[in-house]
Amino acid sequence: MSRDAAVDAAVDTGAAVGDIDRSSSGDVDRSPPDGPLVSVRDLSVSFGDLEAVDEVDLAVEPGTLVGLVGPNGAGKTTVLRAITGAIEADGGTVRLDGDPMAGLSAREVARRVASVPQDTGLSFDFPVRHVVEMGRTPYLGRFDGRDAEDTAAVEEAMAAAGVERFADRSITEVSGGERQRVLLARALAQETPTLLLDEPTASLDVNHAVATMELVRDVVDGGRAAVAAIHDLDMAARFCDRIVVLADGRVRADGPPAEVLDASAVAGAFDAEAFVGRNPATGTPAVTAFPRSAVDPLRLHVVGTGPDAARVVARLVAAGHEVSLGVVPEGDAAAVAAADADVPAVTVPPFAGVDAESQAAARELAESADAAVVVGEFGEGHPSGEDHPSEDDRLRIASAAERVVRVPNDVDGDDLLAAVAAEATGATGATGPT
Ligand SMILES: Nc1ncnc2c1ncn2[C@@H]1O[C@H](COP(=O)(O)OP(=O)(O)OP(=O)(O)O)[C@@H](O)[C@H]1O
Repeated sequence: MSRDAAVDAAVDTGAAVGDIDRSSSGDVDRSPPDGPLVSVRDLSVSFGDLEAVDEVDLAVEPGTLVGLVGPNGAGKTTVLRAITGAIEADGGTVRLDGDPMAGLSAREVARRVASVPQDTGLSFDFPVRHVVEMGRTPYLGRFDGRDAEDTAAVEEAMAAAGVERFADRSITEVSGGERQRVLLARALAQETPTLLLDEPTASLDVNHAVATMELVRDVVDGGRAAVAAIHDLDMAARFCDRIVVLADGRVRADGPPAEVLDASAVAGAFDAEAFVGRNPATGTPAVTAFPRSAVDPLRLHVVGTGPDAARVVARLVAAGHEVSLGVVPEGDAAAVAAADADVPAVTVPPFAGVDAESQAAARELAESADAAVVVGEFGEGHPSGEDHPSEDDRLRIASAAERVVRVPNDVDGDDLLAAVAAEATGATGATGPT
């Protein structure tokens, strides 16, 4: 079902709450509901004259982890806070399990969504265990004490978030990252169908950041849903089913990471240049951002191999140039970068040398370019093993272009762009030794 269809289904049909039984004992039967667990329609929130969130639509199905990404001030936290009712919307509707939030009591909302806020605001001298126990509050009657079920939920949540070790310490005496995990434990203890997380890994070391995302992933794979505001785009791509890109309070893109996290979407939302490659370990999109360089786009043919040529390809693509590459051996770092960025490349089998046909193909690409960018220095001392195009081959290919820009292997990104831009205007394009 498309996002719009899902939102429509929830909003227009008043989609079923599902079969989540909320008895006063706090039992939660999590058979999957029919519609989205969260559906936000036309949500607008203003602070004075500032429109922080502008007509945002968002539907979150059971079993789905949605990453909310966008630059500082995009409205991510505001959307999350509107979903919990912590701030009042100026317009639009929020439904939780199909029911308009406006008709739900605070307790009912707290049984449907739990949040892990960015700003912890915990300054009381409570033991960690006590903070986690607060997650059970929505299930307690006025005079009820905690029962075995509450205790089990708290113990389970503390174990899952890895906070048992310091359960008896005061919340004021744990580190920022530990405190973040305590808040995650509190949210897990709340046993809601939906989790909202605002920068859940911001203060965590790499090990705990991955462990936290894996934990959220497990919770979601068990049939719940989560929305997480995340700055780390690679982490978002790795763990989320869907990415929603917010900028200036509006949804700019919504879809699977591989579709949404392309260079132009990232560039548009973050006002930066971006190269989107592939994380070799996870196969998910890996985003590298650069500051905007404001260069006029050119057609460029890169001649070079290895990580240095890969870097040159990435930087030129991110700057908006239309790039081609070759000849390179298949599997070479530059060939991989080119494939990730849909850059046409002439490749030859490793160790095969450059045959006449590939050389002609590369010359054709160079001929159609404004300039050939040759990575690495010609001349004595330049390594040219049998698996690389020889210096003669490289020269022959580059000379098909009207202009040649030579850049050293270790060229700085800004120098590279300056050299390329200078060449395009007819000035000398050589950087470094010639
Ligand atoms: N209580 C408030 N009063 C006034 N303005 C606010 C308030 N809360 C947020 N804003 C403003 O609303 C806009 C959206 O803020 P929000 O915190 O939702 O952004 P964000 O995407 O979460 O940003 P970040 O990535 O920096 O956490 C910002 O311009 C922010 O300054």
